Amino acid sequence: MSFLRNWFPTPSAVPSISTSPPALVQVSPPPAEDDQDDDGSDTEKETDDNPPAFPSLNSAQRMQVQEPSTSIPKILTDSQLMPPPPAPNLINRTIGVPTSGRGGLAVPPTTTKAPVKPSKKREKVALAPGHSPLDWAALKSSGQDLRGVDSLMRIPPSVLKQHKTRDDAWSAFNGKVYNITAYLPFHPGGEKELMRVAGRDGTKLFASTHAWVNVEFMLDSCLVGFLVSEPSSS
Ligand code: HEM
Repeated sequence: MSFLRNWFPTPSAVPSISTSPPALVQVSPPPAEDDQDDDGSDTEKETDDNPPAFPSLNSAQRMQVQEPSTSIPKILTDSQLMPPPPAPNLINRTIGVPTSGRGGLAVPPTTTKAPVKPSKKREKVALAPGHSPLDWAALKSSGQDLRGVDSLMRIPPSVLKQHKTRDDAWSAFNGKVYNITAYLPFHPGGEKELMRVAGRDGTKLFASTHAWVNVEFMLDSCLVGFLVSEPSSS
């Protein structure tokens, strides 16, 4: 029965309902346990059955009641947690480099030139079926005669000029003259573009269009000779 007594306040602590306003009942912590019974003896003490204090002695509720003004950490919003960064130190800025509206890490205006646009748009030409670069590779190594001549020749510009039609087109690249007739429908840039160099030296135009293309390899089986200067009339 002793444990029941602990749950009820003693008559002296009970306030008189009729006479005075209700007083705050101070819950005192249970007395500290005396560790004298460490030897394991079963001697029962009355205090052993004391219920634990509720709310616990150092609970948040208890703190709130006793010290409402003490700062219990409150949940902050994102903006409260991360205030905006401080304004950049304008003293450290380079004179002449604008900071407003662009941010401090903007590239200096002297290096921000607009890229130079190519003057002419490169046309993508749809090649006819069976005229892919792979098809050309197969044809040129097939052993088929693509030169149209029996042996390599010395070719002056006047002779080169005579081969400038779609059926018979020669062109010179880097001092070598090629019969480009068979290659015309295989050219990724189109027949029309390639015909611009028919009957003449196309080295310059070729280099300005696609210097990375290996013309020597692509047209090796179309070689007809070497470009030479015009023989003297005397
Ligand atoms: C017989 C010599 C030539 C050969 C072997 C040749 C070969 C090629 C090759 C392989 C390409 C594709 C390159 C690539 O996509 O990167 C190409 C594209 C092109 N070629 Fe030629 N070419 C020759 C002469 C010329 C000439 C004289 C012109 C005249 C302007 C020309 C104009 C073009 C153009 C405009 C393209 C672009 C096509 C594209 O972007 O898809 N080519 N040529």
